[in-house]
Amino acid sequence: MNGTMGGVAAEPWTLREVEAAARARLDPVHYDYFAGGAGDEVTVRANEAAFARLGLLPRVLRGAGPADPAITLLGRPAALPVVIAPTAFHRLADPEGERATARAAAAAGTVMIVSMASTVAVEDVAAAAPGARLWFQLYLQPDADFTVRLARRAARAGCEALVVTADSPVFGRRERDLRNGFHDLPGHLRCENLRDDPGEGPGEGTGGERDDDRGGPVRPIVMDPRLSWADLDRLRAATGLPIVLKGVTHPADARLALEHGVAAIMVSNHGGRQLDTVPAAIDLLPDVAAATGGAVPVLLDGGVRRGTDVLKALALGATAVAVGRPVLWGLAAGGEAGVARVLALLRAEVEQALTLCGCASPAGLTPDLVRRTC
Ligand SMILES: Cc1cc2nc3c(=O)[nH]c(=O)nc-3n(C[C@H](O)[C@H](O)[C@H](O)COP(=O)(O)O)c2cc1C
Ligand SMILES: O=C(O)C(=O)c1ccccc1
Repeated sequence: MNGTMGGVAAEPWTLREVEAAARARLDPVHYDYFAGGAGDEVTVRANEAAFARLGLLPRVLRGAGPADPAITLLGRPAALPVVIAPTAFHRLADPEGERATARAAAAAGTVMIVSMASTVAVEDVAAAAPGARLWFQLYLQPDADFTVRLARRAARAGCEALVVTADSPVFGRRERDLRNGFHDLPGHLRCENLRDDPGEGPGEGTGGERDDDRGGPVRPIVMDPRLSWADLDRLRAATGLPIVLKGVTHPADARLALEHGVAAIMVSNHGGRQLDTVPAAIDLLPDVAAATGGAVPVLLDGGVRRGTDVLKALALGATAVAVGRPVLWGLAAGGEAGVARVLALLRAEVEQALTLCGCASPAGLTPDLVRRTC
């Protein structure tokens, strides 16, 4: 992303500017799919607005020295406390799709959570970005054997953890998509992880457009309201990978998650795309953090757009945050370089805010540094 993006603006200096550049380049139907949420989008707006209602109280003269935002996540280092949330369909934003996202994540030293609904097969994402830390997100499928096969496929591809999304017993009602008639991927794109019998090796096309077809029929992603903790237990027993439970909002579910052996919890309302009027993720975090009592790392996503948002979440008990839409905006605005720009802006903002708060590292962030302002 050098100089101009889509001839619209010079190098963006905020995530908001990256979104504007992305919007100028995207098909409006795809922009709406990425930006939109369920119902009246109360939760979409609340996620960002709630961060704005919280203030940071800097401590002074602590002699903390320069800040390093690095953290440890599931036993391994990450260069910053911001990971990439799983989002579907990256090839709607850029022809390289999830490959580009993974390369930017690897270069920034952070984790990418690859969506089950990625438009590049998880093996090809891993191959495109050697050294990337990848976790794999999935929805438990009613065909439990398929779920296990998919989890093993992700493990073989090098994914370190399974992120099980629990907030989707049914697909959210996204009225922008209904109005736009957006139901399916365009003909040249597929959910490449949903093939029952993927061919061996990366599927490189011969024509101008890269063809990711690995062969085999593509299954639909099924969201099933009959799934329960017992299904999570079965997946955990069948795979050696740590399980991150995504979509926890109620503290009682955080306690149950611990009883069911999860390795981490993600506080998330799915970016406001599932149940509308769920409170803002940052407002749900303190009770979930209290319920887990530090037994496992707690991650948070929803509305993180500034380094100061990251600090607020960490101060209130998160080990790391995840960003969803900002990564899609970076991808649409400038491919790999656009995602790199988003991560670099967040990194610089986190470093600056840590230093201004008198903290040398995320470990110095405590709840007393956050004050509700209205
Ligand atoms: C376009 C789009 C697609 C998404 N796809 C998935 C997905 O496949 N799996 C999943 O668990 N969450 C998915 N999410 C939710 C994100 O992981 C995340 O919870 C949310 O985007 C965080 O909010 P933010 O966009 O405000 O950062 C998606 C979100 C968006 C915007
Ligand atoms: O759009 C989403 O939020 C999402 O989670 C999803 C799930 C399955 C397929 C595509 C997207």
